[in-house]
Order: sequence, then structure tokens, then C-alpha cells
Amino acid sequence: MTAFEYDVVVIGAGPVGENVADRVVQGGLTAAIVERELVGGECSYWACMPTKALLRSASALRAARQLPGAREAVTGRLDAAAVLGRRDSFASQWRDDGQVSWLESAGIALHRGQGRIRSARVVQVTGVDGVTVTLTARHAVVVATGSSALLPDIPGLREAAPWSSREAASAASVPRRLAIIGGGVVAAEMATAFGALGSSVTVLARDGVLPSAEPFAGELVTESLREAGVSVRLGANAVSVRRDDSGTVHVDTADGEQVEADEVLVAVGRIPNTQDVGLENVGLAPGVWLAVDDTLRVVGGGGWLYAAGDVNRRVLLTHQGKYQARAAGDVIVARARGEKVDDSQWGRHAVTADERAVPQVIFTDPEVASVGLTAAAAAAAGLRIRVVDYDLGSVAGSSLHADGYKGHARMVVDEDRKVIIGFTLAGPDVAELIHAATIAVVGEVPLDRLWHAVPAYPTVSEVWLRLLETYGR
Ligand SMILES: Cc1cc2nc3c(=O)[nH]c(=O)nc-3n(C[C@H](O)[C@H](O)[C@H](O)COP(=O)(O)OP(=O)(O)OC[C@H]3O[C@@H](n4cnc5c(N)ncnc54)[C@H](O)[C@@H]3O)c2cc1C
Ligand SMILES: NC(=O)c1ccc[n+]([C@@H]2O[C@H](COP(=O)([O-])OP(=O)(O)OC[C@H]3O[C@@H](n4cnc5c(N)ncnc54)[C@H](O)[C@@H]3O)[C@@H](O)[C@H]2O)c1
Repeated sequence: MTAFEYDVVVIGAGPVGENVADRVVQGGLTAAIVERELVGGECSYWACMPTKALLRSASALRAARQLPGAREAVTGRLDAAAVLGRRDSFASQWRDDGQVSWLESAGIALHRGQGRIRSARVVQVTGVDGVTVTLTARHAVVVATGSSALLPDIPGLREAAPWSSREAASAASVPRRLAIIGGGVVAAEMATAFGALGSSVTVLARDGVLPSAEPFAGELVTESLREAGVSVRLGANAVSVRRDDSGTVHVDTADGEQVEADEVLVAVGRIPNTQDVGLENVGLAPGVWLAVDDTLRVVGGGGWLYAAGDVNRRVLLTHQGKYQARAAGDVIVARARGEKVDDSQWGRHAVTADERAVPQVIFTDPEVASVGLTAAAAAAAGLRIRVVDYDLGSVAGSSLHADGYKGHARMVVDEDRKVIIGFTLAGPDVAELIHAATIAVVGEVPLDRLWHAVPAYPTVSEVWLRLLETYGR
């Protein structure tokens, strides 16, 4: 059996694993990464990039249709084949050559195959040909194996060959009818995308649309999906599924309704990729989310085992996983060199923003961009808050941006500290606006000082001034 030794071994070459490895190499250590599918992970081939490519063309078309002059120039429909083609290129045709070259240029060794921890700091890699390689880590092993779609226990569902987000993101054609079970982020984005691409879409949103966001966001998205012809069934609970001999899928709901579709997409959350990583060999339970301390060390993992990204369930977002990767890489280097670990709040090796300041953009129509706590989450945390709302459509910049601009903004203020702890925008093209709020939340900028951050006229960002005026000086 071939054996190698590195300072750090990372299992999983998604965006998070790649960034951990890069960071430790930049810190002067050696690193190997183990990947069983494509280097680049879920985000590159079946999640962030292809789904946003599916959504972008429809968004540009909608924007043009909201403006007299531009509207008249747009005569055709969305070209679904062209959209799917652009999506294919953003998924790099499901080839990872580009990412492999990047690993090489970054000085990271790649071992292809299923990685399994055999004992403390020892990882065995089994390639598709069954050949095994043993990797020993001098300092740390990092599990960055990500997550997979959860398939709920609905009778008949598995046999009906449902789509997960993978099949939706990589669909070769647009189904005539698409049923979606779930109302979260994947469901809302895919309903927006496939509705625009020409599918007749039904969303079975048992727990509502975007239930974790501020309520106005889900309401605006539901209204707009319905206006676009999507059937959104709030509270509908799928209880059985059957695909008949003609290929049609029948989804029964608890209230006795039936939905017929050509494909059914299941989007009800994720499970961790920890079933087959060898956790049982080091006294940990397989198949569970890996709990970590503030420096990403696995609880009960002997001090050498780290977990970053989706697999630790802190935040299931690429950018936040990469933030964890930077902290994990740096802390592994610091510990290897015997340097001081700075795990104080907002310290170099702590992932404080995971709890306080996670930004997210949901690329629906309208877009939903948020950071920090919702009003409900802040109240549940026992904070003394004030919620400040403003109609985004009545800002001068918004009315210029699009005729009939409809949107809403909310700022959640911690009344004891007079700082913003949550901010949500729902409206056309708000995605690029959220970073200002992220800086205000992370920087804990006092409201008094924010009066001096003057938004340019006439931009949508003037909503900041309107929110401050509504709050009062
Ligand atoms: C449809 C969809 C859209 C999304 N859109 C966005 C978005 O717009 N923005 C955003 O920030 N986030 C988005 N996300 C979330 C984002 O995809 C994840 O947060 C991100 O991919 C997590 O990165 P990761 O590196 O932790 O895991 P992954 O990307 O899942 O990578 C893990 C890698 O580990 C490999 N692996 C697993 N087990 C083993 C093993 N035992 N041995 C070897 N290799 C292994 C896998 O093959 C995979 O390549 C989306 C998710 C979905 C499902
Ligand atoms: N733009 C983005 O940032 C983006 C896009 C897509 C996905 N993601 C990430 O991917 C992750 C997974 O997305 P997701 O939409 O699968 O999960 P989610 O957690 O966002 O939503 C799942 C929804 O399904 C509902 N649900 C659970 N069980 C159900 C059942 N049996 N029947 C009907 N509904 C049920 C839940 O109440 C929840 O609202 C998210 O955590 C998100 O962070 C991010």
C-alpha cells in the first residue's frame, strides 16, 4: 500500500476544503486534499453557480420589461436552451480540470477517492479502482465533506425517482410540469427559475415560503411567484407520491389535493456527508453533523480533528464556509508553530460572524438580501430591540431603477447598544446592497455615526437615510 505524509490532510475538495488547504500551504505547511467526485464540490457544479446561472437571464429580462423604452425592445421569450447552455458553461461542463490546475498552482496535493479516517491523524483513500493510499497528517485532519439533499420519509417518494437540487441544477431540459416539495431557499429559487423557463410549477410549501427570513420577504416572493403563474400552496403537506407507467408523478397532500407533474423536486433541507468518513474509527458517531468549538475543532475529536463548512451545520453557505476555512487554516498553522491562538470574539481564529453577521442573498424575484438576526430571532434571543421598516419602492433611486419597483427594508436595532444587529432588503436587484449592512453589523457602527454615512443620490441605498429618519435622531 502506498503511504504519504503531510502536515494537514483535508477530506473534501469543495469550496471550504480548498480554502483550508490553501490557507495552511500559505502558512508554510504541506497539505493534501481528498476528493471522491469533482474538485470544486457541490457549489461549483450543482448548487451556487449553476442555479444562479439558471436565474440570471430571467432576472435581466424582467428588469428590461420594467422600463419603458427597453420594454419595447424586448420582443421574444426567454430562450431556455441558451439559458441551459450558459448554465453548462458556469458548471464547467461538469469537468474539474480548471480547479485541479488551481490546486497544482497552489501547491496542494490531490488524492482522488473516498477518504476515511482509520485512526488518529491517519486517512485512507480508496480510489474508484479499489486501490488504497494511506495519508498521515502530522498536525491535523479536516473534514470538509459538505452535505447532501435530505429525502424525507414520504411513502412512494424514493420509488418515484424525485429530483434533488442536483438534478434541478443540472437539468438537461425544462419539464412541462414541475412539483416542488418544500418552501425554503432551494424551493423558492428553483420555482423562480423553472417558472421563468416555461415549466408549470406547483410549490407545496408546508411551512410557508422562506419561513426563516423576515415575513415580508416570503410574502413578496409568494406574491410575485403567483403573478408569474406559479401555484404556491401554503401549508400543503405532501403525504404520498407515485409515478405512474406514463411517467407522470402524482403527489397527494394531507388535505386531499393531488398535484400532477412530470418531475418532482424535493427541497426540504440537507443531511451531513459523514456516513462514510470513518468517524466510528476514532470514537465518533457516523452520519451526524460534526459539532465544533469556536476554532472549528471537532468536539471529542482529540484536538487534531477539525470540521469546516456545511458538515458542521453552523451555516450552510459557501461564503461562510470559506470564512470558517480561513480561520481553521490559520489556527492549524498557529498551533503547529506553537503560536498564540486568538479565539477571542472577532479574533483571527474565531468564527464570530457565524453567530452574529451571516449575509445571504436569495436570488428570487424579488431578491432577498439579509444579514444578522431577523426581528423574531433577536426577540427570541431576549434582546431589547426596535424594528424599523421602510417601503423600498418609495425611495427615489428605486423608482428610477424600475417602474413599479416593489420592495421593503427592515433594520433591527439593539436598543441597549444602539447598533444594527439585523438588516433585510427584499426588492429587485438588492443583492449588491447587502454588504454595506454587513459592514455596519460586523463593525457595530453606532447609529449616531451612521448618520454621517451619506448614501449617494439617487441610489436605492438612500433607504439607509430613510430608515435612520424613521428611527429618529
Ligand atoms: C441548490 C443549492 C444552491 C445553493 N446556492 C448557494 C448560493 O447561491 N450561495 C451560497 O453561499 N451557498 C449556496 N448553497 C450552499 C452551498 O452549496 C454550500 O454551503 C457549499 O457547497 C458548502 O461547501 P462545502 O465545501 O462545505 O461542501 P461541498 O460543496 O458539499 O463539498 C464537499 C466535497 O466533499 C466531497 N466528499 C464528501 N465526502 C467525501 C469523502 N468521504 N471522501 C472524499 N471526498 C468527499 C464531496 O464530493 C464534495 O466535493 C447552495 C446549496 C444548494 C443545494
Ligand atoms: N442563495 C442561497 O444562499 C442559497 C440557495 C440555495 C440553497 N442554499 C442553502 O442550501 C441549504 C439547503 O436549502 P433547502 O431549501 O433545501 O433547505 P432550507 O432549510 O432552506 O428549507 C427547507 C424547507 O423545507 C421545509 N420542510 C422540511 N421538511 C419538509 C417536508 N417534509 N415537507 C415540506 N416541507 C418541509 C422546512 O420547513 C424548510 O422551510 C440552505 O440552508 C441554504 O442555506 C442557499
